[in-house]
Amino acid sequence: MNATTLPILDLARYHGAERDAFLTDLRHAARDIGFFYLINHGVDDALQHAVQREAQRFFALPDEQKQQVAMIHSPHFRGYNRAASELTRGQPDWREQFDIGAERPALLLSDDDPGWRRLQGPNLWPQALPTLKPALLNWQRAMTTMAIRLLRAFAEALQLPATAFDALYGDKPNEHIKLIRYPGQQETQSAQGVGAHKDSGFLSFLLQDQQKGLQVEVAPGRWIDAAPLPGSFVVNIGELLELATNGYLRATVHRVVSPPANQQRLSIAFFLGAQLDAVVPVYTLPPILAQEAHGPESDPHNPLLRDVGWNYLKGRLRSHPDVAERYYRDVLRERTEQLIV
Ligand SMILES: O=C(O)CCC(=O)C(=O)O
Ligand SMILES: [Fe+2]
Repeated sequence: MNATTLPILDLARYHGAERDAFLTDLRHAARDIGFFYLINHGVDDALQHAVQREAQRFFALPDEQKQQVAMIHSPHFRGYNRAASELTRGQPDWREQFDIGAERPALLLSDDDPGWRRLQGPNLWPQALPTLKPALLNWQRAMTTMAIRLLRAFAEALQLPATAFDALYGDKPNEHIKLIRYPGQQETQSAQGVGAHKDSGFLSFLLQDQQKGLQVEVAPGRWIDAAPLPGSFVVNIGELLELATNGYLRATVHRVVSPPANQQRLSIAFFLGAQLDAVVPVYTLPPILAQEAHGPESDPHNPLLRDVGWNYLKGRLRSHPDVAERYYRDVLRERTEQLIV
């Protein structure tokens, strides 16, 4: 891949005379880089700005108020983490973040329920900022609708029925939002905003501010900037689509470099995942595509699990060892080999 910038895809073309050309472009972008800018996505500008404003206000709260919604209070991995508390491949990420999931009640569980059922539950909301909850839940709805539209376009681009992936999310898609603030390098002990990683779900969407920092590995050891493009989302493919397409689509590695001293970067991520009780099959692609699918990449340090709940829980346990230790000690004891390598 010789690209120096990410391709730009226009979602409006999916619904008009250019539909077929759009699907071809989508397939190429997805296959070649696995990362692109999405424009004309239909998510309301005012709603985007409202969410960015709320995120800024959240991070500006005094630490004491952010600690009231700290993730350590949530067995569902929701809430606030200060910078350097999340690890990627064992190294601290210099970003503070607030995680929100689908707003659903916790399940009543018995001892033999699988551990991933503990992931469902309510979010934590800061009392000091009551406008945060409605803005984020509105955005979550809008994002889910748009993301499912794009996922259907992906199915069509692979010459599958548009609804091919619907059964994987059913009426309970995993709707994970992360508000993220990367402080400037005067406050960090390394330039790792977030270390090199793949995302685990179907599709990820990033709403960036004006500060660059996101980088994409387009070939082994070759990184390009995904500089902010106003009005766009940066979209990338997660491991679920890699598994489902037997590696025809790839989850691409990316990272964030911390901003220079005295700058900061705010980004808002939306991850669309499958419902937790789904198992990811390998979809039968038409022969012309199947011959280019060489199986999902296997990383001995991060085995991909077809059971969505276990795969998602694995990621959460690794990223947040303090929450794992508090609420999942039994799971860790029983399944160390599968979940923590
Ligand atoms: O903040 C960003 O631009 C990227 C964040 C990211 O890759 C992640 O949280 O998975
Ligand atoms: Fe990511």
